[in-house]
Amino acid sequence: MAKTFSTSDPLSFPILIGDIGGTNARFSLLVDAYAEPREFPIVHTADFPTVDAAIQAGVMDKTSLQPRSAILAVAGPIRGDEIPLTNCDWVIKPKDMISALGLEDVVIINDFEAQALAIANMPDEFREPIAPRPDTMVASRVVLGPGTGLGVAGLVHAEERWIPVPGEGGHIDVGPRTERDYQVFPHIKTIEGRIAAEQILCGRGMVNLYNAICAADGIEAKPYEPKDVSHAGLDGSDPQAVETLSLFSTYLGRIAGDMAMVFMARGGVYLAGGISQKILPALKKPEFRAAFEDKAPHNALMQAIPTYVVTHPLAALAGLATYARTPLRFGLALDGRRWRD
Ligand SMILES: Nc1ncnc2c1ncn2[C@@H]1O[C@H](COP(=O)(O)OP(=O)(O)OP(=O)(O)O)[C@@H](O)[C@H]1O
Repeated sequence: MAKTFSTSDPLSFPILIGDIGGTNARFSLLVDAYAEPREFPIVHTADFPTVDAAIQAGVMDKTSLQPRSAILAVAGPIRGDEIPLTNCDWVIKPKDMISALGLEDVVIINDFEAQALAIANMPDEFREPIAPRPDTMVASRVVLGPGTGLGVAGLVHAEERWIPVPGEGGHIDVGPRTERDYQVFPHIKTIEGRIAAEQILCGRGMVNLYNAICAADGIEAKPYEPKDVSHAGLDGSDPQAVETLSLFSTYLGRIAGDMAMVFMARGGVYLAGGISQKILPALKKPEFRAAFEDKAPHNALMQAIPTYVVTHPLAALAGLATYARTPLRFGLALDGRRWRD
């Protein structure tokens, strides 16, 4: 099993940084605490049998620098010495990685924890405000990311440190509220009888929502992929797709508001994931923010909370780099998630 180490025991440079998703893996190398990370081309996970092979070909063969440690963010639960990935055949085995790649130290964290690390310090150029609000408060934050699934994490600010709180917030129940919701919700595909947020607020969920709207209107749904729904919704060519983006924005706003209340996220709510950037014009319409603020008796509290879409192309890597450079700014529990030679 992985031994217990604390955050106060920093990783040694050079540090290999990786964000490993179901489809793509992105890597960079941090030479020291001051240099900008050196980025490497995106690797398609399907092109390599193992993560070690991908790192060897995608990073090690392209540099003469030998990393001493690695911090990787992965989609999936981190338990034990073998970490299977969601939506990908790779199984990460940190002990094997240490011997195969000549590393001394490997840390594995959750992908949304990395997104949470990223929003601790997101420059204006990498975040697009939705309904701008003054951003003067150093306070807890939340990140939600509709992509292949719906990732959610809090970033609690306590004792002058940032503490990422990953969880399964994408699986909370959602229910109908307006008259239109009551028409559409009976047609939304359930999971074991439940409408979890991820049944609506992700790529597959966007298609579920579109299909439900078509069923409610008594028309045949087109065989859309998620991107087809958002394209037809944004260009206005399909009325049901237009409504899909409107309701998607409303439901995302409701859940973002709920998460902001849970974490008392006066420091802001950030929308990450592949979809938020792609539907930015829809999120800037009134629905998202109206639903976000519509939280009686706390409307005034909600109105003051800034909301952003993260536009950084490699936000998780940026978050990992920030942590690797300045670990003492963060309270990241590494028990069972750090392995050493
Ligand atoms: N223009 C679009 N509109 C809506 N959904 C889209 C669009 N383009 C891609 N998607 C959907 O977004 C999801 C992929 O999301 P994302 O890019 O965040 O991937 P991911 O979960 O981070 O995985 P990975 O890290 O492996 O790329 C898929 O369900 C895809 O169908």
